[in-house]
Amino acid sequence: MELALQSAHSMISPSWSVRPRVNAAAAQLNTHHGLKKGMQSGLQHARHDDCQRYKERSILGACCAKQKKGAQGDALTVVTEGLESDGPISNGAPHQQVHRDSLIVEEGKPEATSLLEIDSVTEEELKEKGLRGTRRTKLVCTIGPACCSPAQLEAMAKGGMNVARINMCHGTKEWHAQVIRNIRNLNAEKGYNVAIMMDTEGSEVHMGDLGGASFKTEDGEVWTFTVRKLKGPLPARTIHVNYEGFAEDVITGDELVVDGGMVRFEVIDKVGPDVHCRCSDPGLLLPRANLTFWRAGQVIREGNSMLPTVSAKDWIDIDFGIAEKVDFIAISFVRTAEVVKHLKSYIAARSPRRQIGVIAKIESCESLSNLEDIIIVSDGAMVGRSDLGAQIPLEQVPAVQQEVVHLCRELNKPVIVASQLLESMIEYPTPTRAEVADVSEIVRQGVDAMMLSGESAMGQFPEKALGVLRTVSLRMEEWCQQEKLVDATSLQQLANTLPGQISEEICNAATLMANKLEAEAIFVYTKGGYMASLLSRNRPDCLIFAFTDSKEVKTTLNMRWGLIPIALNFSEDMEGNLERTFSLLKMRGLMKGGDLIVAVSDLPCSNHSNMLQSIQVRRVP
Ligand SMILES: Nc1ncnc2c1ncn2[C@@H]1O[C@H](COP(=O)(O)OP(=O)(O)OP(=O)(O)O)[C@@H](O)[C@H]1O
Ligand SMILES: CC(=O)C(=O)O
Repeated sequence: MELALQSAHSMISPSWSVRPRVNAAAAQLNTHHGLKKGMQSGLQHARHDDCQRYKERSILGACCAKQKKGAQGDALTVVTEGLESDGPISNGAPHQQVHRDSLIVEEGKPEATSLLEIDSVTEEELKEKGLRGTRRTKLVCTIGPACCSPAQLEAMAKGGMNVARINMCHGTKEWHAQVIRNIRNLNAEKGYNVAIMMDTEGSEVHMGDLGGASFKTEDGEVWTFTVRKLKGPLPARTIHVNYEGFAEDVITGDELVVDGGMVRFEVIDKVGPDVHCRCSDPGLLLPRANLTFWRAGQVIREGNSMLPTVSAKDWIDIDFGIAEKVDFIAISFVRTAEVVKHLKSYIAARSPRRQIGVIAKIESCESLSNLEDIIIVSDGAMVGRSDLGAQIPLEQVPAVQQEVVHLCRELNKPVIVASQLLESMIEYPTPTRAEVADVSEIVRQGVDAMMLSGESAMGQFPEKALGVLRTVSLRMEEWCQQEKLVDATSLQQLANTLPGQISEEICNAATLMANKLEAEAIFVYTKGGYMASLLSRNRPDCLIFAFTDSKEVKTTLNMRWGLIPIALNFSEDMEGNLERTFSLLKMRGLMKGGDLIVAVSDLPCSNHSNMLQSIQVRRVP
């Protein structure tokens, strides 16, 4: 098999690179990161206008807060910044006020609820490990037969599962609905904050279900792959393929790769809808295993292009996800930005009051060609290494992974790295050293989340696998901090409107201040989560406590690196919010007097049409 892999890849001409950057600033940035640049082999295209957002602008120059020392290092400085709108700032220039910390009391305003809702597992971790020792990288677990009962799900939630993924390739709707109910019940009863991500099947070409059986193949055996819809048991060594164009697309000499290389066949003959293939790499054929077709060392890109990205089944599943109020929908085999936009407007029309994040799965050649466009319109991305590894040469997957992770961070989209993280733990209680090195590298790359697939869905040791992700993340994050491996100053400007730029500069400056002052945490008071996401993008040294009055936002922020989402009813009165937050966090044992925090907010101000944006540096009283 090793040999076959090498020969399949030896003829590859284009090396996959996903960056279509062309302008000088982008080139400068990319050089800075040591990333591969430039256009290659017609697989990329340039987008000058998008490069606008990459205007390099050092966040070092963005710090708008001037520090004034208060007595005994207490409240230092408050910088408030109005945005362009009516009144004194209508010329569009940001209006800045620097003044001493003062207590603003709004008379006659009912006291907001003192409830502060934080994921109970994170709360325990904060108490046990402290603000510095709490995990930043989020963990996604695929739910399957090995972890679907309420008790098993609870064990996973306690073990650090931030997002539960249900894969619509497997299981029935009733089964998925029950899993969703179980998770929601646990969240409500035990105070967990586990988000739910539904993953669509997509336009995967796959084998039939083999009647639920699996078959061992031998070297040189001839099998028939057919698009005929046969009734009853299939003849011996005959396999149904779900893609009707299959028999027309392949030619003699093509290679048929099962499950990314677990078994390989060579096409030797075609008779109408039947394709006869000789096994060249024997192995186990599993029900509904995916199929890719290779010619001269490259995947045949037309292989499934006749299949829609979102199939009829996917639309039914998406309706199910909307009805079940899932938090994210991951779309498999995304090829273009258009399909993401279409899905987002479909969801918005059917779920106008509740946002569902659309996660683009990057797992095909087409998704790499249109990568930047796809990520710009999506709410996040997933590097689906399993399918990706069946579509591009395996040795190119790590570089693509790193580029997708980096691009998502630049574009402020959460990114998940998925598949085969701890594959050996499906069977064994301990990972291989190579798997630990892979997971550590993913954490070092600054991914938002890592995902378990078979390890949690049908493995022997789902909790142990999750435990490995948790401990490896913690160790690597600690090391990155010690070694100062996260460079917050290298990110590019995202926004092209003044309000957006101000939010961004405030978050950049807050990160810089928190890092320099070695603050214990950054607080962000946010309605929709945008400023929280900008802070997370900067990967500060300290945790980010994101206070939001929306439970929905609280759950979706759970996918973001370093964010501790907390539901809190806050008011427009920043001072009041801070005072109340300090006392609630102290009461819960999560902060102590003297802790230094940097606070930012983007709260709307009802008496002005503008937002109140501010940075404060405070010591917990
Ligand atoms: N709901 C489920 N019911 C039964 N088995 C499941 C379920 N979800 C996952 N599995 C099992 O766990 C394995 C790994 O899960 P995973 O979601 O990664 O599937 P996959 O088939 O590799 O699909 P994808 O390419 O979308 O990741 C599956 O191949 C399947 O055997
Ligand atoms: C997760 C997934 O779909 C993949 O790795 O292909």
